[in-house]
Amino acid sequence: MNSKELLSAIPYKQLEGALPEQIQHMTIDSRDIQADSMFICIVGYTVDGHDFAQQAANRGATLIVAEKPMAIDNATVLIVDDTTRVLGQFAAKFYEYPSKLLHMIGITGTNGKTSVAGILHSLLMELGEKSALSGTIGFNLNGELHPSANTTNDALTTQQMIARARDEDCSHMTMEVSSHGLILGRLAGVEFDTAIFTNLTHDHLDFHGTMEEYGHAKALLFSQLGQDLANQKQAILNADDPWSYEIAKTTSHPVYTYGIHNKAQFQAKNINLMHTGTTFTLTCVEGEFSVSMTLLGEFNVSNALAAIAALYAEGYKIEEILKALALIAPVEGRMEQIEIDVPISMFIDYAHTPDAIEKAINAVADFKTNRIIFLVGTGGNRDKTKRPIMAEKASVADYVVLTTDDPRDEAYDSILADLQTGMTHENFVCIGDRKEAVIHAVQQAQAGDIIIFAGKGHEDFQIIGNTKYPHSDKEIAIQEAMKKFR
Ligand SMILES: CC(=O)N[C@H]1[C@@H](OP(=O)(O)OP(=O)(O)OC[C@H]2O[C@@H](n3ccc(=O)[nH]c3=O)[C@H](O)[C@@H]2O)O[C@H](CO)[C@@H](O)[C@@H]1O[C@H](C)C(=O)N[C@@H](C)C(=O)N[C@H](CCC(=O)O)C(=O)O
Ligand SMILES: Nc1ncnc2c1ncn2[C@@H]1O[C@H](COP(=O)(O)OP(=O)(O)OP(=O)(O)O)[C@@H](O)[C@H]1O
Repeated sequence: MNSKELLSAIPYKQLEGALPEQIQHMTIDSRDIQADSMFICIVGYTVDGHDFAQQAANRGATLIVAEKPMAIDNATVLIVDDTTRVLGQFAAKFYEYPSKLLHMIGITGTNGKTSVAGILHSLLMELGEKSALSGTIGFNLNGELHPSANTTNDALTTQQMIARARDEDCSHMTMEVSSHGLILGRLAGVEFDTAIFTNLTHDHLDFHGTMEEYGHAKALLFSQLGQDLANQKQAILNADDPWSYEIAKTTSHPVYTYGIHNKAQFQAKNINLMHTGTTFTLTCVEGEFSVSMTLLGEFNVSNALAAIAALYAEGYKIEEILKALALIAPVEGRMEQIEIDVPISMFIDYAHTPDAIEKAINAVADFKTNRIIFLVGTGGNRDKTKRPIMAEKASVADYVVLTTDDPRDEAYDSILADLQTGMTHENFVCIGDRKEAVIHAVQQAQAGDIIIFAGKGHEDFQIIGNTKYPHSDKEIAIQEAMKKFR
């Protein structure tokens, strides 16, 4: 792109040196320089990108975007007030505002983002659309999965993903929108058409400080729908969560509500939670419909309602949506049953917040015939205030295995000590090493028991210190169950 044109994306700047004619590549990582690269220095939590500016120039970057004057050999320096802020503006311009050409669906909330995004993506594919998805599980472009560092990636990666979806002729892109992503400006330049809110419960208070701040962060997605009512956009809100009423105030666009317990436009009743799937009656302005799906748990009824409301708001017929819903598979690692012929039932789940733990245990309560064994861990060096509440919620299970999730630099004993203060009964054990904990849970199980392995979901690694070690709850559980029962 012509660099003068690119620079027109930002109003106030100071240039030291001659502007290169073309910018062919844009990056925030000095290890990823190509010919005619623009390198944007980002002040990170770990290092300062400005320290890598000379390295980027040595590797061929011709334009360095920085927050302070710097003497850099062989490159021009563009000084701006805030590099993180201009990153989104440059990236959106460089990739020619790709989100305008797709139907963009953003999902935010403490729990359920991956589930709703996965359900929507699968429904869209069943409905014959070309669809892209980005979130915790990665970037899924028309069925092909690419890894990604964050639930909501930095502003440059975000624009790059949307541009790839546009170039592949996708009609839709569904994005999980984290509160970190909203606060840190990772969604700058993303024009959403549909914004969905799942719920707001205790998590990430190490970052947001209070629930109010956390709630305001989530609400940004809805205020960012803008004020242009000639542009058809919609907010999809959970009537069962009181925060929805605050969020509704942040947008002038039409609001569609969904719910189980409170009155909503898309309402589920007569819910039947089974081992093999779920049925319920959907009531909405089009009438009453019987719904059947393979997804498990009441929380997935709520997630499915959100997806149904979003597609209806976009113009799809209820009958078509429900036909597709009956066909889609559960989202990976979210109450995913391990398919193995043994006399116990085992589920892999991603619950790592108090509310999600409560919902995960409730999901199997209706069909339990014997004990529920619940294994749960929590991450090191992050929100510690949620730990005792997580254990308290886990206490609803008959036997609890307290362990770690990604311990990072924190000692097992420190994590376990916080967790166990919340237990309300004595039927539990603390085992810091997650592999040993999974083995223990299976060894404890008797015929008819249900085990839920919570907290790692789809993940195939564990972060201990700064290292990612291979780890799969599912593989360990299968191996152990085969040894014990066959
Ligand atoms: C705390 C945090 O948000 N960290 C994010 C941040 O990393 P960082 O600040 O440590 O980056 P850094 O290593 O200091 O690097 C700063 C700059 O120097 C550059 N650099 C660095 C080294 C080098 O040799 N050359 C170079 O140019 C880097 O490319 C970068 O531009 O920038 C990275 C790139 O964008 C992110 O991947 C990373 O997210 C980490 C993995 C993370 O765990 N983030 C969490 C807190 C997070 O954002 N979570 C949310 C919510 C998830 C949920 O709801 O559960 C999410 O959306 O993922
Ligand atoms: N609507 C919901 N309400 C409450 N709990 C839910 C809901 N949907 C899913 N859960 C529970 O939360 C866990 C995480 O679900 P999911 O991955 O969809 O949420 P998420 O918002 O993407 O989480 P994260 O941001 O941590 O990736 C699930 O494994 C399940 O136990």
